[in-house]
Amino acid sequence: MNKDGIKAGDRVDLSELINLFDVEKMAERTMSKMAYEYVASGAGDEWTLRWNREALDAIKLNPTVLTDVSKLDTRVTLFGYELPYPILIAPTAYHKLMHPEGELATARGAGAASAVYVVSSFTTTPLSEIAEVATQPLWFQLYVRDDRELTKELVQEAEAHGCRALCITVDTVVTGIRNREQRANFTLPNNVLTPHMPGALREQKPLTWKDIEWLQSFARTPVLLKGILNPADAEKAVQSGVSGIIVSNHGGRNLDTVPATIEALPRIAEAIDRRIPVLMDGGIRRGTDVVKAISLGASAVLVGKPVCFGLACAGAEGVTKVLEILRTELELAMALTGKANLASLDHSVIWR
Ligand SMILES: Cc1cc2nc3c(=O)[nH]c(=O)nc-3n(C[C@H](O)[C@H](O)[C@H](O)COP(=O)(O)O)c2cc1C
Ligand SMILES: O=C(O)C(=O)c1ccccc1
Repeated sequence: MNKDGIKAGDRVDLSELINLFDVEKMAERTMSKMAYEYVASGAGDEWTLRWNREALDAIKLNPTVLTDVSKLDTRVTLFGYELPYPILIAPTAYHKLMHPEGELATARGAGAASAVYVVSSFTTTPLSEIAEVATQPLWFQLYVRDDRELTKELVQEAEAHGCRALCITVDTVVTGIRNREQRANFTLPNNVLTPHMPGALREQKPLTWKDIEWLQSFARTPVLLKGILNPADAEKAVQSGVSGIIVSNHGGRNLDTVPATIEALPRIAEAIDRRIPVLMDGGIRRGTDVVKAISLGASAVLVGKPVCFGLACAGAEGVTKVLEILRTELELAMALTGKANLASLDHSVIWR
């Protein structure tokens, strides 16, 4: 129980949550200090964490009037599967820190909102149990472990449980310096386990392009690389044969002072030149942010922290609420920019 007399898992009044910033504020009241700091904090001096938001805010939109937006279409097809709208749940660790129902609540919330949920390697619930309650596709985020045989088994387990894509995180050779996390004495409670990642995230053994080839030699689902910021790496990704990339700076949590993802996105999109889908995450909080990301070359976006906060506020319903707020805002932003579908979101939507 914290100072407001609200404890983790208590119900909050969902009608008070009007936007994603409200969700964060409410979550801060319901979460333990340690859990809140773990989710909210960034690396180093948190420049990148702030830039993710500031760079999105600084972009102005260029609306077109008198176009027919009576039939809005937000669908996008990724790897043969049609999403009703281009927003996915980013992989985040330790959901039982945020809510006692953990990843089961996240999966239920994603299902109710018709969204793809990318399950973290550091899930605190076994994939088998998540798969049982999921009603929408799951993807799996992979941290490559020192033990390559165990890594292979994990990929095969994820595929056996129906995960439809594999996001290999490539920006976390080590985890970033997180001073707020250190000050809050972050430790995983004894009753919170990570069944697919026994042991802490230790320093990974070298993970190189050779390993990406190796992973693709047995993966039966599309492989995406998560954590690309550099156009030269984007080109290498295409050459390596992967099915997609995620432009990400890990939500500002790893290497501080790398640019905002929305700043990196246009260069990456140019390098990729539509050969494979480019997804993006980092700081997406408003429907207008989604419009900006798609206009600058993303096929879809992912949201991390807001989903954690929604989960902390109200379990599955909180997760659904976060996605529904963002989806509705996206629809309004498209209508008001005069663009009825995602294909018509291009550089002309950005004010220059
Ligand atoms: C609490 C938390 C845990 C995370 N855990 C993982 C993880 O296990 N694997 C991973 O690839 N990314 C992880 N990330 C990064 C997210 O997938 C994503 O890149 C980032 O949160 C997006 O930025 P946003 O939080 O501003 O939406 C985590 C992020 C947060 C906030
Ligand atoms: O916190 C993170 O961003 C992250 O990716 C992670 C997940 C589990 C263990 C350590 C770091």
